[in-house]
Amino acid sequence: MTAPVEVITELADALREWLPTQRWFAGKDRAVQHVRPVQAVSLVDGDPALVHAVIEVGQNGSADRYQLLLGLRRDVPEHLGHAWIGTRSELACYDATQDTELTGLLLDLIARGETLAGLRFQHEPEVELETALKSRPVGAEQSNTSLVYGNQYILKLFRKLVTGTNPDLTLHRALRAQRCEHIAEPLGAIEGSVAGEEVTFGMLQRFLPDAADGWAMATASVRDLMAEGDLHADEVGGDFAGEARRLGHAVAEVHADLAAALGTSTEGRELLDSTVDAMHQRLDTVLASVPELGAHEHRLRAAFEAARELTTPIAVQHIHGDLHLGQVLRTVLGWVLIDFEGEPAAPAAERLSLRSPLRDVAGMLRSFDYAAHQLLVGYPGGSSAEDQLTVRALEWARRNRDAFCEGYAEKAGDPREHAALLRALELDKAVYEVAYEHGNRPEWLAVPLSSIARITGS
Ligand SMILES: Nc1ncnc2c1ncn2[C@@H]1O[C@H](COP(=O)(O)OP(=O)(O)O)[C@@H](O)[C@H]1O
Ligand SMILES: O=P(O)(O)O[C@H]1O[C@H](CO)[C@@H](O[C@H]2O[C@H](CO)[C@@H](O)[C@H](O)[C@H]2O)[C@H](O)[C@H]1O
Repeated sequence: MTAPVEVITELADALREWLPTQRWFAGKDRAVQHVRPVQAVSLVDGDPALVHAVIEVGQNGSADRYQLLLGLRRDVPEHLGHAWIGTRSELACYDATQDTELTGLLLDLIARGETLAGLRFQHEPEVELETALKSRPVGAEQSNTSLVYGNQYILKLFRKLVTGTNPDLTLHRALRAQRCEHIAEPLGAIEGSVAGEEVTFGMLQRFLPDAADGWAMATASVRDLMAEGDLHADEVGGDFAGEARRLGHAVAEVHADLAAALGTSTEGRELLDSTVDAMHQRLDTVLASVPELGAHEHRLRAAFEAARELTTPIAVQHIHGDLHLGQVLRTVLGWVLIDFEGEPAAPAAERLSLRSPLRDVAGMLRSFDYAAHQLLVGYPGGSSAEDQLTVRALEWARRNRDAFCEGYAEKAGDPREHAALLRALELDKAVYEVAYEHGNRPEWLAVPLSSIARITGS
């Protein structure tokens, strides 16, 4: 086989076309100008062969690094047809995360704690892993690629790489040390370096086979309410408020465990000013690529400035950083929070900085709003305030947002006591979501845009 780096160089054009078709690719709003190999190593030689690669994707002056696992075969079996990327020198190249014949190796290497071709595969202390389990890709909406082994483990392969240890791994390890009940236990990792800097390539966790994801549960509840002509949320079978309250408990307990494990601090004027300045900066950036946001600029800036008036110091600590209903799983024992990676677009230093836990509360509040309103995207009556389904959506969101805050307040301070900061954080998150949807799911852009209009009254 030719050197793995050359495989990438020869396939650069095919990769340029393939990347934007992948759910995890974060740059769908800009043309891919170049794809270059940063590094590539062979993990398995032969047919099939397995290559681990880091590529640089150039778009509009930016250059992001992504992780790829590439399979190479002379003949690609039919069941891998959907994973095909391109063909070079009579060898078909495809996304190897879909190939169970190759992915079993990753778990086996973690179980044995081996280093291969510069990649460190390791299990957490005192963890013994079962090996030779077959993997299957998770078919979920996600920003990375996860593989489930048997019904025991889930391995997340980070796609867009950040420099330094990924916060997902750092925070999971800290919460494991605290014996936190609301996480899926971290069991291992794939780590290494890129251009001399430490990088996390993957994280292995206990798979929770009985878990239902919060987004699916919440949207099922919204559907139930919308199907009802006369009944209110508290009278409908699928009422979610009890779960929303328990979720408030879980989030408050995770915050307490993160604070106990990694410490807290109390910050004054300076942090508040830099928080508000960052909101304005984010808005500037998003306005440049999403002109539709312009109609709300004035009111957004006014809401951000209102947070500056806060006179009490802010308590800060490590937080989840991108909390929403898709990041919480309901098991038979209670709620579990997953994916502590923070916002995929934020720099690693920001994700690991100490911030107000109100940010996570704001993220959940946004998510209740999302769950209530996304079903109305494309629905003809969806924009009118009197429309029955819109009334139902508003009712559902209000009820569950309140229940979540009450639950949180039962275990920690009441987040609603800091209304101006909470509102600003919620709007800041909605601005982030505008950028996220624009880049990842343009058909959902209306969801955060309409929320901003509702919250600001514009
Ligand atoms: N420990 C787990 N047990 C069961 N399912 C899980 C577990 N961790 C993640 N999942 C499932 O995988 C999906 C993606 O996981 P997540 O960590 O959010 O990945 P991403 O960072 O790519 O968004 C989740 O929405 C959930 O459905
Ligand atoms: O879970 P990720 O780390 O990949 O987070 C990113 O993708 C999320 C969508 O999958 C996105 O969340 C937005 O959509 C959710 C519904 O799909 C909704 O519950 C969230 O409230 C909303 O923010 C998240 O913002 C993004 O970072």
